[in-house]
Amino acid sequence: RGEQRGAPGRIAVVGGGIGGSAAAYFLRQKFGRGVRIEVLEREAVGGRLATLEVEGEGYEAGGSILHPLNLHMKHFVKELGLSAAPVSGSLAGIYNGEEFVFEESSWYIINVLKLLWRYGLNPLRMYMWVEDILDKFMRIYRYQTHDYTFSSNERLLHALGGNDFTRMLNQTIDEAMQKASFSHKFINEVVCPTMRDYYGQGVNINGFVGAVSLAGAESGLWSVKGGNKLVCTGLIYASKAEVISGTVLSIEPKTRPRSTGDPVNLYQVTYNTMAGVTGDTYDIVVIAAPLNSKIANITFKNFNPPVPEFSSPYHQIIVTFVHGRLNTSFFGYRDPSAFRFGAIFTTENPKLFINSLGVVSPVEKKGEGGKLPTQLAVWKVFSGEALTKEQLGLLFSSYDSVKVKKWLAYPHYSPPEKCPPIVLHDKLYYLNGIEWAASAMEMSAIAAKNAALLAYHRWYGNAEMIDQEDLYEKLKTEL
Ligand SMILES: Cc1cc2nc3c(=O)[nH]c(=O)nc-3n(C[C@H](O)[C@H](O)[C@H](O)COP(=O)(O)OP(=O)(O)OC[C@H]3O[C@@H](n4cnc5c(N)ncnc54)[C@H](O)[C@@H]3O)c2cc1C
Ligand SMILES: CC(C)=CCC/C(C)=C/CC/C(C)=C/CSC[C@H](N)C(=O)O
Repeated sequence: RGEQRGAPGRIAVVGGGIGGSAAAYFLRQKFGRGVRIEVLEREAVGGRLATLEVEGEGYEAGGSILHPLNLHMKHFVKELGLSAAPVSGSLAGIYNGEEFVFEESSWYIINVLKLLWRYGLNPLRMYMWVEDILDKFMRIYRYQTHDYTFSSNERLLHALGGNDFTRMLNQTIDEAMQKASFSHKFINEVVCPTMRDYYGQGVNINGFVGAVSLAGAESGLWSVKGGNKLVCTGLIYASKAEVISGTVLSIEPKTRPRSTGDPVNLYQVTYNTMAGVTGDTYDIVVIAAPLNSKIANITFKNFNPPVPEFSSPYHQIIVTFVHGRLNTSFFGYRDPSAFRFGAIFTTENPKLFINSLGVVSPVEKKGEGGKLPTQLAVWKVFSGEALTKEQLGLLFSSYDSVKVKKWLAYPHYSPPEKCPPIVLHDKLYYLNGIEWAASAMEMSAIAAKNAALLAYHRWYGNAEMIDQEDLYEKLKTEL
């Protein structure tokens, strides 16, 4: 047990996205009512969870879908009195730039036969492969329920899936699936389009984020009625944290004398507000924004040893909402009435200027069933670069409104991957390193709980709760 027993006075959370708002919520749970928690946010609470208005209705422009086993997000929705709505699926087609290599049917049995015919047992084996990974991944909830925490992302992943999980960070999903004897055809025509849709990158992304994408293609997906960002505002409200509108510029360690005479270690956080540059001191700081010069460009002053620089790039994604009619002949269908796909995925082809496109429903009408693709509908197009007028003209036979959102969306994955540290300094924690394993809402929530538990156990010197080996076996016998 350590020397510091009194509760901390003030905690700063930098960033009000799902990571920061969940951190505020879990920090409140752990440290209790006495601590003052401030969330410093430079833009809107929600961060990469945001809606965009098209034709008077809101649509998810950032993080949109959740897995049925994303248990933190499920718990938040229940706790905050929000509603989960199923993501309505449309018929999917996989387009290779010349033709559709796979066309989903509305008949389940036809799909099974088509998949078997083209890919043999690959789809079934993939399902089992992903379930095995998901099973191990689910161990995190048990560890966190028992208050255990990890001081690095690698240790966290190792505690879930041993060397198999850490190895997945060092190889591409292509290599991982080839080693598991999946066919090239299946990887190129089914796995790659999923990666392109979800992470805007092909099968060269790391095996772990690849497996997360494949889990994200399972059934039972859902989203939050009214918009996923409602979870962030709800969590901040529930945590009774104060939101300060400002851009954090720098963080610096300071030692101040206490009234008792002993020195106390604090962090000076300097931020820019509408009223000018100001700042405050905090006992604990949690950074819940990507430390990248193009995103949260924070200077760490006078740290010894210095806080390392994280220069790895984030991947640009452009989300374009188009209210219009699809030009089905672009996809080789001269007769629009024969075109039934409301979700189009693409294989790797340099000629293609889009990653995917699909018909979407407004956040208030989630779960009500989508429009037919040939009707006037709102299409959500994912691409690496902004679409030109000419490209929009190729994709749509007519359209009346276009809304664009540009994101530095998620890490540009390039294995072997090393996740940035969680502990940047004594009581300075960083959540977004986990994104280098996989970027998803639930991953940020897991990182937030892990950081809150870590901050708590390190503050009170509970070393036995941190980085425990063989937790899975230990907790099995604890039942
Ligand atoms: C287009 C898109 C689609 C996605 N789809 C899905 C999906 O379907 N399912 C899923 O699970 N995930 C999805 N994701 C990923 C998911 O949205 C992110 O992993 C998650 O939202 C990250 O949350 P975060 O709180 O960690 O970071 P952010 O949401 O980025 O939050 C960081 C916050 O910090 C603020 N900030 C940054 N710098 C500073 C500073 N210096 N001072 C003060 N504030 C600062 C930012 O304004 C931001 O609000 C998607 C992401 C994108 C972009
Ligand atoms: C963390 C675990 C175990 C599962 C998460 C699975 C999941 C829901 C992954 C989705 C990740 C993601 C970045 C999706 C982006 S785009 C999705 C789609 N094109 C859309 O916008 O609807």
